[in-house]
Amino acid sequence: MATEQKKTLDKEIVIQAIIDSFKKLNPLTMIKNPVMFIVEVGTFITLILSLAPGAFGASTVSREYNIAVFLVLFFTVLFANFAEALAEGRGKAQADTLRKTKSDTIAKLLQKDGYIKEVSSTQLRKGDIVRVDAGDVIPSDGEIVEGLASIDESAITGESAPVIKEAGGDFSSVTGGTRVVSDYIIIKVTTNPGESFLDRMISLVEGASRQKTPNEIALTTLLAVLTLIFLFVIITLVPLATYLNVTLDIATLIALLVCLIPTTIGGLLSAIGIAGMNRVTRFNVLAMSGKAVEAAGDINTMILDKTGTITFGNRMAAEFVPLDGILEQEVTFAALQSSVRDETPEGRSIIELANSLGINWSEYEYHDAEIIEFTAETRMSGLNLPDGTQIRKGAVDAIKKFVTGQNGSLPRDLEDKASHIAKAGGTPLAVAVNNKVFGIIYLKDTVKPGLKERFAELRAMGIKTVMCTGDNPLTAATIAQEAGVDEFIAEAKPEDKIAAIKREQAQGKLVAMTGDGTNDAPALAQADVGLAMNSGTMAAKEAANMIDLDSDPTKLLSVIEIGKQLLITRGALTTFSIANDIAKYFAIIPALFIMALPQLNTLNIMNLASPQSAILSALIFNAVIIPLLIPVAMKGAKYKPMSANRLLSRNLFIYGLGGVAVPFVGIKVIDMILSGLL
Ligand SMILES: Nc1ncnc2c1ncn2[C@@H]1O[C@H](COP(=O)(O)OP(=O)(O)OP(=O)(O)O)[C@@H](O)[C@H]1O
Ligand SMILES: [K+]
Ligand SMILES: [Mg+2]
Repeated sequence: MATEQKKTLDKEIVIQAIIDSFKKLNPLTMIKNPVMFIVEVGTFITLILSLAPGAFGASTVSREYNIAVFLVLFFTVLFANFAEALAEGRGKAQADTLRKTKSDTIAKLLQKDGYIKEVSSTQLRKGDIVRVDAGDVIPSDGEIVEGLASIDESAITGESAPVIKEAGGDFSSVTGGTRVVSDYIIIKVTTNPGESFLDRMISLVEGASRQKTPNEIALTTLLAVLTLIFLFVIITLVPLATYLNVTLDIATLIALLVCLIPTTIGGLLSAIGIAGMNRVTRFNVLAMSGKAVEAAGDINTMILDKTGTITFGNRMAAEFVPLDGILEQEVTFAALQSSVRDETPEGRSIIELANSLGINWSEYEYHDAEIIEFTAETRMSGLNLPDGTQIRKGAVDAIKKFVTGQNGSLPRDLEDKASHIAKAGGTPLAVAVNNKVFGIIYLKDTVKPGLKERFAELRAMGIKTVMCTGDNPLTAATIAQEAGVDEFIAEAKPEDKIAAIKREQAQGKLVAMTGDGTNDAPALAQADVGLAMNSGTMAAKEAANMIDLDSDPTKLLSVIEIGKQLLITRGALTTFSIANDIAKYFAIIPALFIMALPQLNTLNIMNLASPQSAILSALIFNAVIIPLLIPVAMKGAKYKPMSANRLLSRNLFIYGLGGVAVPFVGIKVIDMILSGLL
């Protein structure tokens, strides 16, 4: 059933691509591809010659020959257009599926007076507050400001298991077009109509916003220069031929030119780029630019944050550990007090644990307390009571500074008890009341499965992995060991993450960063490849140049492979295209001059039937090689993890040698068929 559906889809894509190949004949479109534009100009001239053979002066060739050259040239252009249209078609089909999820929905807009007004989702603006109940489609991208709900994101991720999203922390962003399955949430709209995540995703997969990468521009320029050189060579042939008393016919000169200019790579170049982007999307990764995908192919260092990227990130309070001389109830109460207004998931898990231990309290008692919100800079949170009591929880070293800053002393067992938790991979949060440390909160998190194997693969490719975390060195060491990263940096503030990236970049390395938190956003922007987890915050997703819809940090490995494959495919087909010329020289040059210079017959090693059939055979080969190589352009050249140098020499060998040999065989076979037919 599924394959049946795919087949009809493929058929539709092919039919559409054929139609688009003709639409792309528009010279204004063609001029963006200088190589194929020259072929189109040649097609036009030979069309005139087919209608009026004497249009540009006396001619020695038959009308049929002119028509044959015209037809082959016309198909050469169509084949190149078809390659590009086919690559675009796959993306368009994906975009259509996405568009279906983008129907207008009714939004429950919360007004200033507290009443709900129903409006169309297209009327929502940045900053609007909306209520979304179970069963409702989320009307716009937003940040949850209140509540917790399970959300079905299958419309964008294809993953059917609902995910939990909640206010505060790193899991607070929601995407328009997804559906709330249980509970309700209040969201603050973060995008205006037309700029949403889904809109961007549609225009990305459709290729509407596709821009040529710097590499592509460089190659296009190189190909254009080569084309100019060959044009010049062909023009200088004319006086030479006159001197030798040979008449070179215009159709033949055009055929020769088209055979020599790099039409194979010129025709397939943009298809290679588009297909590479499509492959990335098929892995459920949204790449904002082709440049990012290409950069991924050359990555040397990968930096990952810990919580939410290497671990699941649902750090939950598991235990309250009192220090010597403190009652368990005392730590529990202080931990609870420090968290009454802490909206982070960590904070709320502390309240839950305290409640489950039967602590009696009322939120009302804290309404005039001063809230100290958690920040990645201070790594602490808590509150100041009206009587001046300061209650804090946070990273152990941060609390130590807080306490010693008020002339407090550090209990002896603090270090031991904290490191016990850290060595188990947990995060210890110390709790202090004024200048006295009461105890430790044990936050538990789990490492995502399967990371070790994939990091080992990265190592085999020569890519270094570095975990960069705000957590303490002991916890970091345990998690780094468990996940199998090469290095780690602990107690990193947001600017330390950027510094780590800049350090690598200063050594000439290309750096990829994966992260999910608001504190990761600057680093994601600094990295050459920034991959944000879809589970993460809007800030992270906006700063990144790629988003993994499955929130799997090792997905970068697949993107790296696709990037490498893209670069290899482009290089391989360029080599092949240029190597092809050798055989064409041997096919065409003797054919041109044989009449005047019989000595050249020794060059006619291909022993082709007649000069005209030799030229047509070379031209036909030049045309059909484009569709024959479409599968390579779409799927990418074979890639095996090995060093870049070995890979390069291997490909030069295969595609260089193949590029020299294949056309000798191909042209000979076409010549035999042609002379048989005529
Ligand atoms: N709600 C909170 N209140 C007080 N301290 C906290 C809170 N949440 C985290 N911390 C402490 O602050 C440290 C830094 O947290 P932050 O979220 O910046 O980094 P992280 O998420 O642990 O690291 P990563 O960069 O790997 O995601 C944590 O390791 C923890 O010790
Ligand atoms: K060519
Ligand atoms: Mg984080």
